[in-house]
Amino acid sequence: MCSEQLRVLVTGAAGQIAYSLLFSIAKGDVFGKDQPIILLLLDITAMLPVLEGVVMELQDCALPLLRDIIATDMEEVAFKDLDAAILVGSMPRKEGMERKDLLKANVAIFKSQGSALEKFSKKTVKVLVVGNPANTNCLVAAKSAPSIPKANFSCLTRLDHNRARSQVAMRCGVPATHVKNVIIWGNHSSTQYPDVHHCMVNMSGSELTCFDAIKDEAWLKGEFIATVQQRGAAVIKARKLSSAMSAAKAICDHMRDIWTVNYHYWVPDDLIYSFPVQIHKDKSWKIVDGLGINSFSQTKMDATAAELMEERDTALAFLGV
Ligand SMILES: NC(=O)C1=CN([C@@H]2O[C@H](COP(=O)(O)OP(=O)(O)OC[C@H]3O[C@@H](n4cnc5c(N)ncnc54)[C@H](O)[C@@H]3O)[C@@H](O)[C@H]2O)C=CC1
Ligand SMILES: O=C([O-])CC(=O)C(=O)O
Repeated sequence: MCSEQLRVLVTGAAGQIAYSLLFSIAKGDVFGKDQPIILLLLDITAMLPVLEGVVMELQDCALPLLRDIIATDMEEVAFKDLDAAILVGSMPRKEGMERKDLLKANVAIFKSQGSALEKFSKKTVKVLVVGNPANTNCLVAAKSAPSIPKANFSCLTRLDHNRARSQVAMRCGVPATHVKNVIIWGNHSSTQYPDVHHCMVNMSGSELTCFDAIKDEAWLKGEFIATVQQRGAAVIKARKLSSAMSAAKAICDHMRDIWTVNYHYWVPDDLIYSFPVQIHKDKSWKIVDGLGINSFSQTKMDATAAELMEERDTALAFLGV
């Protein structure tokens, strides 16, 4: 049994993603089956009565690793001495909106919470930004916490990764675990580029390139990309609510991989852009470089970077910096 308890914050803890997420974290799916944790749960004041119900349910799960639950509407309480921060709390989009339409409503939250990380959390805290637009909110949080290394900040594009992997797997008739090295470049938005040029598929024991396994280049370069780019919108259209169960699963995959040193996302100088990376045993990480990029990929990678630069400039203008 690990002796030190980890202090783990989830914001937006009374919301729908948190409702799917908290049980997985509390039962050890993310930080390890022998790692005791203290959950810190932040939401706005008006949601405290709902949050109290979530706390009661967590207590009623009688989980051995969950040593304490601190539910609050105060940043100075929620961000104190954190080891990990999962920043979900913010407004979700509705049908017909792009995620960047949420900038005005959400970006101030991440400035305030970045400052709270700076003031109250451990300098080693690992921060995962989920609230949309996730890349730009993450950039704002990182800028607001200058004494915490930028490499400790990442945003959630793992859901896009999981979606892409699953689309390929379904097309090939294999489990998702038989599909590897799918890459999501850029923004968690409809300009993101799901790239299968380095993807391998295990078909009946043989490793094939994704293009050889699927044998339909037009699908891979057209419908596949559009499906992954538009998947969040398709779920909203169907459910009238944005993805929550799959978002929670992706958060667990992302944070667990950071914790167990398998995978990470790169933070370039002044953008939060999704890249493939390798993580080393000492928790340092390195971009996977030397990948061949053809002109099809380059055009798509440039388009999503251009959108991120525009979002960054809009966000900073909203914040008056
Ligand atoms: N990056 C990704 O892959 C994904 C991101 N999202 C985003 O995650 C966010 C949350 O989604 P849901 O849980 O479905 O929304 P929700 O509306 O069900 O829950 C959000 C919660 O955040 C709380 N909140 C608002 N402002 C807050 C603040 N300043 N501090 C703490 N809590 C605050 C709300 O009171 C609410 O309880 C949205 O921005 C959504 O677009 C959703 C799915 C995937
Ligand atoms: O689409 C949305 O607004 C929610 C989200 O980020 C996703 O499902 O990928």
